[in-house]
Amino acid sequence: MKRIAVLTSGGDAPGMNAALGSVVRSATQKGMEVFGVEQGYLGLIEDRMQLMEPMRATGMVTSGGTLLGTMRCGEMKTEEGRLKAVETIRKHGIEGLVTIGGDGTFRGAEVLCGYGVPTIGIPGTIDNDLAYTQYTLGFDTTLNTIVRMATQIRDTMASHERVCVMEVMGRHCGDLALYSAAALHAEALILPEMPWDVDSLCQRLERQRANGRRSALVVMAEGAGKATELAPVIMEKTGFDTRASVLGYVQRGGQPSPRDLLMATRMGVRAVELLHQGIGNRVLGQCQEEIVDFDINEALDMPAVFNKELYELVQGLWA
Ligand SMILES: Nc1ncnc2c1ncn2[C@@H]1O[C@H](COP(=O)(O)OP(=O)(O)OP(=O)(O)O)[C@@H](O)[C@H]1O
Ligand SMILES: O=P(O)(O)OC[C@H]1O[C@](O)(CO)[C@@H](O)[C@@H]1O
Ligand SMILES: [Mg+2]
Repeated sequence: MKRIAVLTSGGDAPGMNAALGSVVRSATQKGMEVFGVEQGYLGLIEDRMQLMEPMRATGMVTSGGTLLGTMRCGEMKTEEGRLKAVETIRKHGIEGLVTIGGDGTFRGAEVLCGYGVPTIGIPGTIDNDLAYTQYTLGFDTTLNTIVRMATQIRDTMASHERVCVMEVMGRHCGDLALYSAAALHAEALILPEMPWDVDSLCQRLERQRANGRRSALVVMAEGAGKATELAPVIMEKTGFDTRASVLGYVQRGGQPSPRDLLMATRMGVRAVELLHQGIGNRVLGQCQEEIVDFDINEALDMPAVFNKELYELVQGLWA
C-alpha cells in the first residue's frame, strides 16, 4: 500500500492524537502517504481530507481532543452516504483506512470493509464498551479525571455532612461509574447494567448513617438516570442534605494519561503494520499487556461482558 487515510469519529477520546501521530509517523517511515480525514465519516462523504504533515501530527501527540475533528454523522448510516464515502476513497486512490473511535465508528468501518476498503479500527472511546478488548483509548484518562473531581467533591460534602449524587458519562455502559466507584470506595453505585430502586438506595444510606457515616458519594452512570432528579428524592426520603453534581464534558477532554499515550502509540504502529502487509478488516485491542487484533465482524458480534465481581466488591465495601 502506498496511500492510506485516517479518521477519528464518535465522541473524542484522550489518546486519539497520539494514535494519529503514530499512524502518520510509522506510515511515513514505510514510504506511505497518509491523508487525514476531517470530522469523521462526514469528511469522507464531503471529500474533506488533506495530506498529513508528519511534523504537525507529531507536535499534537500529548494533547487531548482530536486534531482531525470528529462528528456523529447520521448520513453514514444511509446507503447514499456510504456510497459517497466509498467514492471519495476511490477518487483519491486510498488503499487502506484507519478509523479511531468506538462501537459506532466500527460499525461504519465494517460497512466500508464490505465495500472492499481494507480498514483497521483503533478503539478510541472513553466508554470502554467494546466487548472484544479489555481496554479502549481514553478510558484511563477519564477515570483519572473522575477520581480527581470526586475527591474534590468529597472534601466539601464531608465538611457539610452532605450526600452527593455524582453523574458520570456512560450512556449504555457503566464502566466509568463502576471503576471510579471502586477506586473511590463510593458509598453507593448506580449502573445501567444492574437493576436499582430508590428505596433500597435510601435504606443503604440510612444504614451507613446509623453506622456513623455522615456523608456519602453516590456514583451514577448517566445511562441509569439523572443525578438532578435523584438528589431531591434522596433528600426527601432520608433527610440527608443532598446535592447533584454532573461532571459532564470535563471528563472527555484533557491531557491523555501516560497509559493512554503509550497504548495509542503502540496501536497506531500496529495498524500501519497490518495495512502495510495488505491486511485489513481487523480491529485492535488489548489483552493482558499485548496488542491483539480480531476480525471486525467477529469482534462486533461478541457479547458485552459485565464485571459483576467488581460491582459486588463495591456493594460489599459499605454494605
Ligand atoms: N450502523 C452504522 N453504519 C454506518 N456508520 C455508522 C453506524 N453506526 C455508527 N456509524 C457512524 O459512526 C459514528 C460514530 O458512532 P457513535 O456516535 O456511536 O460513536 P462511537 O464511535 O461509538 O464513539 P463514542 O461512543 O465514544 O462516542 C456515527 O456518527 C456514524 O457516522
Ligand atoms: O453529547 P455527545 O458529544 O454526543 O456525547 C455524549 C456521549 O458520548 C460519550 O461520552 C462517549 O464519548 C458517552 O459516554 C456519552 O453518552
Ligand atoms: Mg459508542
